[in-house]
Amino acid sequence: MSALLEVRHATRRFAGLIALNDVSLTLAPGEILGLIGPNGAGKTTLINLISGTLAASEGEVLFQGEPVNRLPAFRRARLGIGRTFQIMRPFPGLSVLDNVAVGALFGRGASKVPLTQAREQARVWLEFVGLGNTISGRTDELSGAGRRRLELAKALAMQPKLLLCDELMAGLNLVEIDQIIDLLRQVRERGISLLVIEHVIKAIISLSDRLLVLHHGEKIADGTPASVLSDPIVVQAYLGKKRT
Ligand SMILES: Nc1ncnc2c1ncn2[C@@H]1O[C@H](COP(=O)(O)OP(=O)(O)OP(=O)(O)O)[C@@H](O)[C@H]1O
Repeated sequence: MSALLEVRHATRRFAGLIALNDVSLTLAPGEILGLIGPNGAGKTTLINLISGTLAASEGEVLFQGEPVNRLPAFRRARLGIGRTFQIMRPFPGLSVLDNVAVGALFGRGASKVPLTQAREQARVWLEFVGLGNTISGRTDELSGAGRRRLELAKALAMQPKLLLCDELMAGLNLVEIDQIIDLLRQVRERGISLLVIEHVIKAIISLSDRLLVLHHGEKIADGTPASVLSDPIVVQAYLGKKRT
């Protein structure tokens, strides 16, 4: 089966710093790929290159076999590349419902979605993530875990084929982490492929079909969780210091 996403030899420089160096990957339809590595390894930069938030200095991103390098982020979102952000910025003046409706207005095939329909879709996704009873509330009334779920609902309302998740579980307790894992599994069951950045190693192992490890901007491993976690290079670069 051909890849849903392919990154070919992606490099990103910031002035003198090489944040990402010649990284390639593929992601198959329906797959969950975990992206791990120490702080500053280049994980968010890689997601930014895929979503179009940042341009690659070199290399190519293909989605459904088509190059998307030249497309701005909103065009990539309309093709079906959705994402969550590590630093969440809900729209403070809007209700929880309308924060998610914004996702529906700007997502895949979204140019003609009327507001009433966007709100209806938002309601469905808020129910899905377990925030159905908060829809008329304000986002600053949500708990930390609630804000993560809101971030997930906003991204899902864009009807992505590929969802890029940037540390959705950061700062959550073990019960909340298990709930997010369960939600992400349900997302995959709905036919959405996932690329997930996560520092919580136990969570990413149990969720991912495959793991890709970045270190100093370079890919140092890519394979099944078992093979990657027993790789001496990965143990030395990351797990030896970081395992939780
Ligand atoms: N806009 C930017 N300008 C300059 N340097 C940047 C920029 N964005 C990222 N960097 C640098 O690129 C490197 C990779 O950062 P990135 O955020 O991709 O790492 P990360 O693996 O996501 O880290 P973390 O786990 O801490 O979120 C870091 O050294 C970072 O300081």
